[in-house]
Amino acid sequence: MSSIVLIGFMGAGKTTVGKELVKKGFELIDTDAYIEACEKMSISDIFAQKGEDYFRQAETKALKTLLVQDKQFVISCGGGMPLSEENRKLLKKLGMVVYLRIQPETVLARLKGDTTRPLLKGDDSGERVRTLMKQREAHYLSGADFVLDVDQKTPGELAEEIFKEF
Ligand SMILES: Nc1ncnc2c1ncn2[C@@H]1O[C@H](COP(=O)(O)OP(=O)(O)OP(=O)(O)O)[C@@H](O)[C@H]1O
Ligand SMILES: O=C(O)C1=C[C@@H](O)[C@@H](O)[C@H](O)C1
Ligand SMILES: [Mg+2]
Repeated sequence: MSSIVLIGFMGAGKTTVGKELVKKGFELIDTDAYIEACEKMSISDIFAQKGEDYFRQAETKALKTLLVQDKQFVISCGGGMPLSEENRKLLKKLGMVVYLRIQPETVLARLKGDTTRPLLKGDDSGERVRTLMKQREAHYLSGADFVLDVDQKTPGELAEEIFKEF
């Protein structure tokens, strides 16, 4: 059964837009929240205590678990989910993949003071956002069925556009 899958950089609004789609009757799976519940640990603690590789394996495991359930969800992915080819294939199998594209300046404005994203911790977050985004853009594009630019739109407007495409 086909789901809506939201991918994109940290702060693009995958979780927020996912919550808007719940109002249209979808069951929301946020992969970060799902992994935190499975591991009984925050994302920051998983990165600090078990490492990023462990977290990436947990992401792949989460997608495989969702796939065998054969249910319709809106799946809000962690920002790094589409980086591996295996995950990109699993995401496409799960349903319609939407890349929520955001500009670096918008990420920085939205996540200023937010300490829950371990990859953006510390100084130079502006440079880190720009570098990571450049490294990731091709993966987001190749993983997606369509792209929505999020910078000038409300979560409700984005949810409406996604729902129309589905
Ligand atoms: N379209 C929007 N307009 C304005 N603010 C937004 C919009 N979408 C999300 N936000 C805000 O940006 C912040 C980050 O949003 P959110 O947590 O949904 O991002 P995310 O893509 O799930 O990030 P991550 O990959 O880290 O999980 C939140 O404070 C949210 O309220
Ligand atoms: O972009 C990323 O690699 C991440 C994004 C978040 O959603 C979390 O999945 C975690 O902080 C890593
Ligand atoms: Mg999120």
